[in-house]
Amino acid sequence: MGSLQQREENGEASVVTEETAISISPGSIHGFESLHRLLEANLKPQIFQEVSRLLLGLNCGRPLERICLPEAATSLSAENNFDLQAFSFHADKELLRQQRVVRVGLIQNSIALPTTAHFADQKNAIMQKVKPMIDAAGASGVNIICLQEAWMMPFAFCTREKKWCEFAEPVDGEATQFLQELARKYNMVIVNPILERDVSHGDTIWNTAVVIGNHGNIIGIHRKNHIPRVGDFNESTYYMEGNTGHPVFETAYGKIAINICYGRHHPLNWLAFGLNGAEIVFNPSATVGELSEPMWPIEARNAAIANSYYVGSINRVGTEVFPNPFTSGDGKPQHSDFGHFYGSSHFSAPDASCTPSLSRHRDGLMVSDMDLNLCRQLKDKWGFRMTARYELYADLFSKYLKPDFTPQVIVDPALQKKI
Ligand SMILES: NC(=O)NCCC(=O)O
Repeated sequence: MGSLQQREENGEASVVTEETAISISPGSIHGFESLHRLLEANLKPQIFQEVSRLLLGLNCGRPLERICLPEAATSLSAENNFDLQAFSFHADKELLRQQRVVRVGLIQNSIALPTTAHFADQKNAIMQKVKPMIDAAGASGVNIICLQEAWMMPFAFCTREKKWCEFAEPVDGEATQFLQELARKYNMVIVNPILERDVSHGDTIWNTAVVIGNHGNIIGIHRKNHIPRVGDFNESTYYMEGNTGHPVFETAYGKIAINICYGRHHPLNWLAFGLNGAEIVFNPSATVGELSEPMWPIEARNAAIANSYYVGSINRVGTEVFPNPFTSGDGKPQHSDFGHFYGSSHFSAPDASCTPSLSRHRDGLMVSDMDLNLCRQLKDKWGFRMTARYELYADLFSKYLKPDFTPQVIVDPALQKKI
């Protein structure tokens, strides 16, 4: 019998043994929804406070503030069993500029039906599952929300089977229309990451984020720049490298951009959105524990620091099982699931503070207020833009792109290398 542990279910803590907790909640961390909650339950309060300071940083010199959301939102979370957390990032008061506080949301979800169900039913069931979370965001006065990568389908790209292309839809297709109505209803900007079928260009498929304005209008699209070729992420079988550059969308609530999933491993991709003036960059993702979990809390936070903007990181949850087994090309046995999508959606701020993560195994809505003035305040403080030496890098890139490039390496003469 293992030691007694606190376990949280539907936001409530209960006491169970370590073994039963693990068996009850696959994907949990020893029965806890997140590392933060595990630490909170197991450390003495003053030790937990110090650990939190080191793990999450400080915002304007203080621990990040939790905020209360209206009862309409908390009851939707209880009724529909999704994790709901809310925080506030402050900036210092300025003499000449008003505060620019926006309320931003992130939604993570598992699929709703088995992958063997009719495709139309699968898509419809996911939309119905996500709706109460958007309603809760609407009830909380969220101004901008982003869903996870390809939220309207199972992440079937591991299979290499072409039938899953049927989930692709035009920019103004079913998912967009569904969200346009909610954008109008809640006066909310909605970032809608879909598998896109570009009908006017020979049915080309892209991995696209459609930015829907708060009047339900389509502001524009961004197509994923970097496509993974790692593990079971066989996405290059399905869609092409994006052709939309690094657009920043000026919305009613601030300048936003979208760095879709694997793009987060490319610091220059983050940089480009920053150079175009983004204040919030969303990273809608689909990634599994075995592959990327140690990288997850680091990369987005680093991007927020290096580029003086906020980052909203979103990952789907759950284990998706596919009808036919597939292999990963690594000599390991064939398998029918992708592994565990570990959720853990969170926000990072330019001052190096970040929120705790949403659940590792349940659907969730993360809400945060953020004063966008913090972006310029951090630029003034650290001067990363001013000290960047872009001309040095431009020079290196122009040389690197030429076929006759030779790396600038100065060899220690003592090595006595033979040429
Ligand atoms: N969807 C996607 O790009 N996943 C790649 C895996 C990762 O970047 O962690």
